[in-house]
Amino acid sequence: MTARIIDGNALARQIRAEVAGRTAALKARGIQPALSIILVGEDPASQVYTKHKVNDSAETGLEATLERYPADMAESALLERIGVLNRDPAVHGILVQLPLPRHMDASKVIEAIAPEKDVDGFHVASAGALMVGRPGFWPCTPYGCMKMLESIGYDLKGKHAVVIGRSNIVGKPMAMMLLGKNATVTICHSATRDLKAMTLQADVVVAAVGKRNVLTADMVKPGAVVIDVGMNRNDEGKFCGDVDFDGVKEVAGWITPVPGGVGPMTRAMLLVNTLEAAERAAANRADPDD
Ligand SMILES: Nc1nc(=O)c2c([nH]1)NC[C@@H]1CN(c3ccc(C(=O)N[C@@H](CCC(=O)O)C(=O)O)cc3)C=[N+]21
Repeated sequence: MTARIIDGNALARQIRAEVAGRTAALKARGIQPALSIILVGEDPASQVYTKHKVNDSAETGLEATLERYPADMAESALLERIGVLNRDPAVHGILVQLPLPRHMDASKVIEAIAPEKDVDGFHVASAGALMVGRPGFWPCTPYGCMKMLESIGYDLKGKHAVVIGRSNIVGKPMAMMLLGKNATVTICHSATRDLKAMTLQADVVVAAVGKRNVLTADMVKPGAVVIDVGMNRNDEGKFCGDVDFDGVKEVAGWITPVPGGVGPMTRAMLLVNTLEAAERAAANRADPDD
């Protein structure tokens, strides 16, 4: 038996269509949802990614503005610019593309973003809100993974979910979201003694390390759901994930591909968060008699 594929491109397309509908409804009330993307420096991958985000936004009727600054921009100037965007009521979401140049403190920059505009969900206030189950913004990558599980009708209650990787932007928030759906969650990382013993028990595995072949067929319980967050290049320069897809697909029940899996979902959830930011701003400003 080979695993069924969770098609991230198809699901992302569906989500973008929903975003387009809700955006049209906001526009009909005179509100144009708007996202400001800040790119500092010339990193080629970042230039491609930010261009994608602008195009995705345009497709769904969101207004995305890309602001580009030189790599030697002073951190104080960036903080000042974020302050201006924070105070601008026409801007609903602010995204500072990472990585930032080395002379900048990324945490300090991200924490300068108003939490109600933190559509990346990277602010400590957003992390705290997720942890205690309060409204906020969920980081787009783990949020997209949850949507993929939802799309196959998967009930996480009582299931064992193993997350490989403990980053602040994927592993840790992923574990919190799975816990929120009543899964039993194990977080594995570089100091985990017997990774295979952990993953063999898992009903759901999320691989988010950033290294090829972290998960191979011998490590997967038959029928498990495998979500691949990795973004790597193989020896031929081809885009690949953390999971040995060809091997694991023969054991797993469901699997996400790379490319065409979590990546497009990450971008789709950014649109959802931006729209949500605009809807919340509209609700807060609405006349009580409205
Ligand atoms: N503030 C900030 N927020 C981010 O969300 C952020 C960031 N900085 N810095 C860089 C990473 C990377 N990232 C990707 C998202 C989607 C794809 C994606 O859609 N990948 C396609 C392939 C795209 C291609 O072919 O190049 C796929 O997996 O099918 C890739 C990369 C967001 N990031």
